[in-house]
Amino acid sequence: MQPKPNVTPNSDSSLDNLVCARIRPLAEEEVAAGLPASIFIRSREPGTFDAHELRHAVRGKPVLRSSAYTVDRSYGPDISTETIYEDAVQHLVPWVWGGGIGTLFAYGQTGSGKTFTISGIEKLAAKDLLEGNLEGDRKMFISVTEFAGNSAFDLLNGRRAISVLEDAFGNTQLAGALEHEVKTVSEVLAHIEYATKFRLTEATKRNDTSSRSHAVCRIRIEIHDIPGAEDGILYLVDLAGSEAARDRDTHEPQRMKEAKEINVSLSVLKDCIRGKVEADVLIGTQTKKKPYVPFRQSALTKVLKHVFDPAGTRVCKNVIMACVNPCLLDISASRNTLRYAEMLRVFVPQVKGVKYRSGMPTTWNNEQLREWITANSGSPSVDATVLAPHETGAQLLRLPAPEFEARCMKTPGVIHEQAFAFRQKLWQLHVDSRRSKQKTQVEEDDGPDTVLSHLNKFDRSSSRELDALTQSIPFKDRIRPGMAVSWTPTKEYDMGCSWEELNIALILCPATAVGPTTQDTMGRRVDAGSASNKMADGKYKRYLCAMVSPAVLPGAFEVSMWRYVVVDVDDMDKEVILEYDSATRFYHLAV
Ligand SMILES: Nc1ncnc2c1ncn2[C@@H]1O[C@H](COP(=O)(O)OP(=O)(O)OP(=O)(O)O)[C@@H](O)[C@H]1O
Repeated sequence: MQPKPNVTPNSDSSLDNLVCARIRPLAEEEVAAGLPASIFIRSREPGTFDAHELRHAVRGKPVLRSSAYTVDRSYGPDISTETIYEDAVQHLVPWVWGGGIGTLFAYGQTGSGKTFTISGIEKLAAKDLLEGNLEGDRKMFISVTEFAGNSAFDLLNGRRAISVLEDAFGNTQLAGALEHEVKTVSEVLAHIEYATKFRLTEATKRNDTSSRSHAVCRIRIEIHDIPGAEDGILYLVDLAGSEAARDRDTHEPQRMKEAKEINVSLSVLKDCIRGKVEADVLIGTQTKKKPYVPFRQSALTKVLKHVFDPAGTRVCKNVIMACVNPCLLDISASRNTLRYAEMLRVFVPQVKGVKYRSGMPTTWNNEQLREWITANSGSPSVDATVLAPHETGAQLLRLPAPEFEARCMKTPGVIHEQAFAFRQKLWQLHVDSRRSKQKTQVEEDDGPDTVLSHLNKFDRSSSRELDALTQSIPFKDRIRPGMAVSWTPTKEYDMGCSWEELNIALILCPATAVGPTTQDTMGRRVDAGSASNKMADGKYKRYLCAMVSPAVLPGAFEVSMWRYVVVDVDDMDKEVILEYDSATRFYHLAV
């Protein structure tokens, strides 16, 4: 029989959301009881399964009903955890090491092999993270928590109850949960073993409820060699599953309530995974559609806020491992598992013949991207073969910031500030290219490839002169309102607020152009000394300027429009270009 036609011919499942399914071998007791397998793999990639079920007809003989399910990859009973790790999960390791967020979800009915799969993968990932050949100065921390209904427990602290709270900045905090620094693989394994034992002991005490809760192992990578880099996070999630058919008659009111809560949280999880992947897929397209991500609706998804928050700018990679027991007795639960897995697949609409546009990074292939990197990354220019060995423009935009900056800094002479500013420049171009179609429809050979070249004359977001020819004139001969300059503060203005020894001021007008009541930031009259404000050539000597100071975001600036300084032309060093980022509402230095 043919698989269900849920794959449209010209669409592909998102590579950032890999949906796999693993069939475990029949257990010894199942073989001894003469129970046959009822789920078989038809193809490995895409993974197609055939499920056969015996249905009792009202009259006559039982009939065999068959159905097919398709996921991205399938693994049979003879495939080892090592092979599955290498094939489907290992790519998350360098991703999180570089500052990305990666999540592995294992889902399936009781006894289908979730814990077996997750614990095997935890060991292999820990080995790669701590003993692999990954570069960089990083620290690794582990925490393991369990979620049952709306309660949360710390499995590394005697299963102590903890609270899921949201702080003033909207970040989810697990109040009371411990996080342990780990330096060796054996330390990681000891923590995991402790957590697993605790979960199992409690499970036995509470009438085998191990699969009635979700367990989340979080490995956080602190990045020390890139200033201001966000942490990489790897979540390994052992989800609560549906129960096996043979357990169904043991349902009591408490178990029914648990089952309901689990169904709700799994349904919310499905909507969150799909919503976030759809949102990520839409990056780079012109669509205004905003997928709904209901991550606040369950404790589990609230804790995984990093993964699902649609307002988050970080692209996340997910791997979903649906675990299946092939035994005929469990066919109903197995089919539910595979149906759920199918629903988690998100298809990327194929865009026909993307036309290259110089100001739109999402339309660049690798060659065009490399050319742009070489021409626009400042001095020395970033080695494009290291920054983008095979990525397209859209793929480079999705690279985690620390990984992007680390790759830039592999070019000798490129320091962090340049790498940071260069990434800002690429993103600024991307944001501007999306702002309106009109701005992107600029002919390729329409002047220099700057942000400004894609804006119309009334849409200024940069302090750069509109007329590129003026660049050849010394800046002191073309001082104008709105020009940003770096300057050396005189003693009276030395307030110790320089950024990397760079003081910036935004020119407003000649100091004599204001009335006698205007005072500078130190309380002095701005027009004092006005008599000497004109030089022999008629140019002004002193200008009223607005202070530009570092913002809370690293490398960003704020313009304090009403904090004046009076700057003498002799104290101005050079013109600097400030570009406004409407997303953060801060200014950045252009490369
Ligand atoms: N791929 C496999 N190869 C060999 N044995 C397996 C495999 N998968 C699972 N098992 C075995 O099947 C049994 C059940 O597996 P496991 O405990 O991982 O299931 P589970 O889905 O986590 O169950 P629960 O939700 O009840 O905790 C274990 O004894 C485990 O060793």
